[in-house]
Amino acid sequence: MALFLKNIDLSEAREIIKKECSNIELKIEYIDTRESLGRVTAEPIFSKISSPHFIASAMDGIATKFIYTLDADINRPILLKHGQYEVVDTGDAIPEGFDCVIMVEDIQTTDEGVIIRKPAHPYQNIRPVGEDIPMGAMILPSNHKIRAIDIASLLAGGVNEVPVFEKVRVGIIPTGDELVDVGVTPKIGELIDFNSWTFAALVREWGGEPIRYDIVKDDFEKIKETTQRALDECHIVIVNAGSAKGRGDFAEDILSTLGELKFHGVSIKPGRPASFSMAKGKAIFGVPGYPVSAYFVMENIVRVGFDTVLKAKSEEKREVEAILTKKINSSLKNDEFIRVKLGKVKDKLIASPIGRGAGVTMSLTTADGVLVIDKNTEGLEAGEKVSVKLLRDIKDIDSTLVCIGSHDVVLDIISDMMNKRGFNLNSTHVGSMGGIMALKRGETHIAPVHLLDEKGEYNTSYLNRYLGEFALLKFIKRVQGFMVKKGNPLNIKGFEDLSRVRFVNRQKGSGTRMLLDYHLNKLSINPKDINGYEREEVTHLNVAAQVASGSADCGLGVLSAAQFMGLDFIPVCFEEYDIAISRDMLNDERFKCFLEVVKSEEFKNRLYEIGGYEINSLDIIY
Ligand SMILES: Nc1nc2c(c(=O)[nH]1)N[C@H]1C(S)=C(S)[C@@H](COP(=O)(O)OP(=O)(O)OC[C@H]3O[C@@H](n4cnc5c(N)ncnc54)[C@H](O)[C@@H]3O)O[C@H]1N2
Ligand code: MOO
Repeated sequence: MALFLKNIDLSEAREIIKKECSNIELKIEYIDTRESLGRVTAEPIFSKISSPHFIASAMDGIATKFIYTLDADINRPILLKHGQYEVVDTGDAIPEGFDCVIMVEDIQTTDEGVIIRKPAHPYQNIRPVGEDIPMGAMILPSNHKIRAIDIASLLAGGVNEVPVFEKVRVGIIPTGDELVDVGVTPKIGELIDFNSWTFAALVREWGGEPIRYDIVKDDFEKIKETTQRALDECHIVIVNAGSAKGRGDFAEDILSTLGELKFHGVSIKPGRPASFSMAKGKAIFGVPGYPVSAYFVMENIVRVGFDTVLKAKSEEKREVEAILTKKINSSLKNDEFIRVKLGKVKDKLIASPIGRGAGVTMSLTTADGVLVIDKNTEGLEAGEKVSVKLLRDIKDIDSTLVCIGSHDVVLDIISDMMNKRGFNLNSTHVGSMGGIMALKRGETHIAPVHLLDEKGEYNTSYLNRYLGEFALLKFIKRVQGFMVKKGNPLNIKGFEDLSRVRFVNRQKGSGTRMLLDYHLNKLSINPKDINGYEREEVTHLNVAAQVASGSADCGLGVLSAAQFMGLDFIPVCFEEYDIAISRDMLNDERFKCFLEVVKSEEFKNRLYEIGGYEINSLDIIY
């Protein structure tokens, strides 16, 4: 087993990579200019012809000699006879002997010729040779990444072939006994290799050529063999997974056997076990297996090597300033990458941190940006200004309705339907009380809530107590019930039965938890008597997943989640799931779009298809 990890700073790791990778040479190739987008020039490129390469008219009109026009005046029009001028259009070559162009708007055509009322200047409305690009001028310098507009200048300058560096070839080796290929149904303990395809997509985004090798088992000799082949075929090789210290973790051994290990361990989180070595004049990176760790290592470490080899910078993500909604603790050991959702609330960009798990790929898919907590900082306070690297277009964020509160699958339907209308719904699931508090702090536009009070009434008493001023959309009624294994083998019928099974609960502050507590209280059942009362999941689907996997016998939740996971469902009651709204949003385009969606026939039909829902009055109460 490899000796573990002496962490170095990210900045030090980058410097080492830059120094080592600067010696990796790329061949020069000549390619068709029309196909050169994103490629990097290997030499300065000079024009072969002038553009335009003849004297051309800049306007539609007539070409003439300026001396014929000298005496023209508004009160003393002059007639230019046939032969003293010629009709030209924009871009036409100026006929021999003429030296100016008068626009068609400034002439009057008669049978004898044209009448003009103003003298012309020499070379007026004429484009001289090389006005755009003179022959021999430098169009692009070396190490320039060719953009769309550059292709115009190159072709106009007669450059039909450009010398560019060959694409940086990046070999990607997925390793692990548990991995199976895309398309194979994974058995228990198996996992689809998706990292390698994400790496390939990233390499393409950077402008490189990915070469993905077949999955290699956790076998030192086999990984070594594939890595050697990749070193012959590529400039950079990535050995994915096996970077920590488990059985079958060979990354460090491979990197040090085949080459000279430069580091193993960088003080970043996630991504700590990243490693780097040089072998046969090529770079090998050991990238951790956890998908989120892998992504950050690719973006912050491997990319530095890629850019150095390419001698050009791949596009940096834009940074924006935002206000942090929640306190985040962080250890002093590592720079920590925090995924956040962003939203524009009352002209302020608000950043809400989301899941920190290194295995939660969806946290990157749903994140709008990433902020970094420096290793010298213990954490960040709520309300602090932070700099966020965008993972999405800022325009998308401006058109996003921010929704924080209780989770329901109908939010996904609304999100999909709003997307089709050019808006987005960004929902974070923190339970009903969490939503109300976010609304109070001005961090969300809307908050879905379903809170039952002691009198058996929904929502309004809580909003009165915590918000004072609010608007509430009476949204839907949904059936809540027990989610149990198919056939209800433990015969669960009511709350009384919970004390004899393994239960899985929702988090404190969630409406479903309050519903449970309301009924337990009514029936004088002590929560302590329920095995699993303390076991918390944050969405209906997560609860259903626990029952489906067999790790719990029963959970309380909505019908749709039970159906989705193939579970049986024992209805308990209908509850009122409403939308609390910040009052200043009532006339906002984003909220109007939300209303349009929920009032549509399509939405009704989609709810009906899932089952277990009724649409409430859709009135907004104050
Ligand atoms: N005892 C310790 N265990 C771990 C430590 C530690 O310090 N001590 N470090 C943890 C950290 S931090 C990370 S990060 C991971 C690194 O894991 P490995 O690089 O060794 O990778 P594996 O253990 O093989 O896999 C981790 C995880 O990722 C999944 N995986 C792997 N390859 C792929 C792929 N191509 N596509 C999708 N998913 C993949 C794999 O199945 C595992 O679930 O180690 C911690 N452990
Ligand atoms: O470093 Mo690991 O990458 O924290 O999850």
